[in-house]
Amino acid sequence: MGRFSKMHGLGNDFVVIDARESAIDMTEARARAIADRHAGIGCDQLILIGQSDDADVSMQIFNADGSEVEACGNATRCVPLFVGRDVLIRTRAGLLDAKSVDGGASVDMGAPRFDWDAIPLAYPMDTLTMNASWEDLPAPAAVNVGNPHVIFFVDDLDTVNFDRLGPLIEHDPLFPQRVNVNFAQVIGDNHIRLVVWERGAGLTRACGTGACATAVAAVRRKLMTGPVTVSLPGGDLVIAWAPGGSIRMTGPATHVFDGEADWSRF
Ligand SMILES: N[C@@H](CCC[C@H](N)C(=O)O)C(=O)O
Repeated sequence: MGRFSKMHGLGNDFVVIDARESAIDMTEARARAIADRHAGIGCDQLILIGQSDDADVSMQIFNADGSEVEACGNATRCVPLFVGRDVLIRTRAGLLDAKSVDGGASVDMGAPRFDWDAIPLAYPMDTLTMNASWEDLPAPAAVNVGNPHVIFFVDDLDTVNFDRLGPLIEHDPLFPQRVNVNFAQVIGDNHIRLVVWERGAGLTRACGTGACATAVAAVRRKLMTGPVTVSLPGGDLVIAWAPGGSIRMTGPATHVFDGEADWSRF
C-alpha cells in the first residue's frame, strides 16, 4: 500500500505521492489509470515528490493522459504545504524556489523563453505576434515558461468555443511537443481573465504556468506593466515579471485529504 495526498491550486487538482523513501515505478499507463476520474483516484496531474542531489526535493509531473511534462505552476505552490517547509525544487524545467505565504505559496518560476525553437515551434516565426491563425482567433503569442504555451488575446472570452479550439490547437503540427492553449481577455488595468486548455489534461479550473505565460505575453505586448492579476475559473493568481527577469507567481495551495492505495492495482 502507498500513501498519497489529494491537493489543489485553485481547483487544478493533484494526486501527490511521496517517493522519497520508497520509489514508485511510474509509467505513462499507470499515471493515466491513477488520474482517471471514473476508474482511478482522479486528478488533472499526478505529482511525484522524490529525493534530489541539488535541491530539497525533486518533482515529477504527469498529465492526466500519462505524459510526463516539465512544469506545473499550481502543483509547485502545493509542494511547501506537502513537505511542511519552504523548498528548492528540482524539476525538468530547472530549479524552482517555493516559499509559503498565508494560504498558499510564492514561487520564482524562472525566466521565460521566446525563441521559436525554445517554445518549441516546428519552424522559425516571430513569437510575439505569430504568423498563424485558427478560424477567427487573433494572431497569438507563444511563451515557454518551462512548458510550451500559446496565448490568444480575445475581445470576449464568452464567444470562444474552448472544447473545439483547444484540442485542435494543442495537436496542431506547428507545435511538435503539443502546446497549452491560453484564451485571455484583458478586463482592466493589470487584470486578465483566462481560460486554459491544458496539454494532456483539457480544460482545467486553473493553470499556473498558463497564468505566467499570459502575463508575460501581456507585458511583452505592452498591454500592461504588472504585477498582473490573472482571474481563472478557479480563482486569482498574481504574476509579476519585468523584461529580462524571472517570473514570480503567488497564489493559494490547498490540502484536501490523505489516502492510501495499492499502486500494483493501477
Ligand atoms: N496545471 C499546470 C500545468 C500542467 C502541465 C501542462 N498541462 C503541460 O502539459 O505542460 C499548471 O498549473 O501550470
